Amino acid sequence: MPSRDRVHYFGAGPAPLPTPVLEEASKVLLNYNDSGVGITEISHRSADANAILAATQKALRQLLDIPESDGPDGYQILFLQGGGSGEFSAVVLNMVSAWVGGKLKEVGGDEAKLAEVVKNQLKLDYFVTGSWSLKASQEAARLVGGEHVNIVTDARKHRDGKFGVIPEQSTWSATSDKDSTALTYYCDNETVDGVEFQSTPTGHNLVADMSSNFLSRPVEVSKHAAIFGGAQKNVGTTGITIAIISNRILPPHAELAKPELLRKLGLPVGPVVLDWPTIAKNNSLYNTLPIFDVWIAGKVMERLLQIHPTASGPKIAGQQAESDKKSQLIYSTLDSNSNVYHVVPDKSVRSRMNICFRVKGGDDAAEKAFLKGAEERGLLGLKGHRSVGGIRISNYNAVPVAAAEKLAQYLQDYAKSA
Ligand SMILES: O=C(O)C(=O)[C@H](O)COP(=O)(O)O
Ligand SMILES: N[C@@H](CCC(=O)O)C(=O)O
Repeated sequence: MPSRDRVHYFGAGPAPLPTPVLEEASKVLLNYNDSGVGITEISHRSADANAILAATQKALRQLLDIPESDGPDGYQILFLQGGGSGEFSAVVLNMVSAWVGGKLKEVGGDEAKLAEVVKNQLKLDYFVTGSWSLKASQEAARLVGGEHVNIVTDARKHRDGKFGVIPEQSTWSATSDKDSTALTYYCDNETVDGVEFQSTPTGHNLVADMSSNFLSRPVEVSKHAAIFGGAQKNVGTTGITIAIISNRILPPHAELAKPELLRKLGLPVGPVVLDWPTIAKNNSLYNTLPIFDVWIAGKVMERLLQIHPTASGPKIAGQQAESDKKSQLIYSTLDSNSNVYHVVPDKSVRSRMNICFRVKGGDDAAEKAFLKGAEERGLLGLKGHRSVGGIRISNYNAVPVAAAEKLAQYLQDYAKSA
């Protein structure tokens, strides 16, 4: 059995974590802070757990420059459960509830008028640029009805029925009335299809799924109503989802619709554990929080702050430079062997995190041989997502530059021998 330092793992999520963090984790699992009690055994309401929570929030604020204030321009950092998919639902439940609460005020509390407004105006805008945003849009339609979901763009329609491009802005069809738009949703990086937004799209009440490129580059936080990401790629262990929520959609700055009103309007009332105002009010401790997962995320973030001591601007910029360097090396190796490799997404939207390509036009035997040869060199986790096949190199933060170099060398050697 190979030891950890003999292999390089490129899995898409769960994904590699920095070895020093895991080494420290193995110690705190047995004995946290010299207390004689392991970290998974302590109460999530203890002073130790609260300190872990606060340190992780602080590190994240520093990395992404997240505005901290109780005013409307501030953002809350929440730790949730239910994964990225849980937030597909939470986004709809919370944003619709905030929108309806706002409209109730506008109609002076007249519920009959409000019912008309909901029926005729409520729209949820979705960019469908890959399989995750597709799933999110389907969840929205399941919860509020397809008549309220507007697809701003469906990238498949611009590329022979397959994902791999982000269509030109001139082709987007956002809801024309921004007052009708309860949310505009996009997935910043599509893991399965290897597509990444190159800049923040425009849209009213912007919500982003950053599960798979969280903490890999600076983010224009203040353009968003909400940002979320499952931890299990760049940030930590599976079990928590991090959400950055604007105070503008939380009490006291927003009055969310009450469950009784939503029921009358035929709109869904979500489970309390997905209710952002409840989680925010309780500083993520409404119910038992897996504090070990928060600890891991905190350590990963503190390490990023240490290894990339950026002098000015967002502290995550150093990590962006490293991600760029690794992904450029791999893409340039693929491009210079285009007789063997074919990168799946369009050049204009290539993901720095998930590099999806085919070997010899998707020839099954060639792709199997490629994977076998990689495994023999200790290069693991390279199989594409089961829904699309092919090869996928996931280039998350904990993949060292040396691993990317070793992989690039293998790409070269395989191409020569193929
Ligand atoms: O974006 C991805 O890639 C993901 O794997 C999803 O965020 C995973 O969603 P969950 O499995 O965490 O619900
Ligand atoms: N995020 C992983 C796994 C997701 C899944 O298969 O459910 C991927 O894109 O490969």
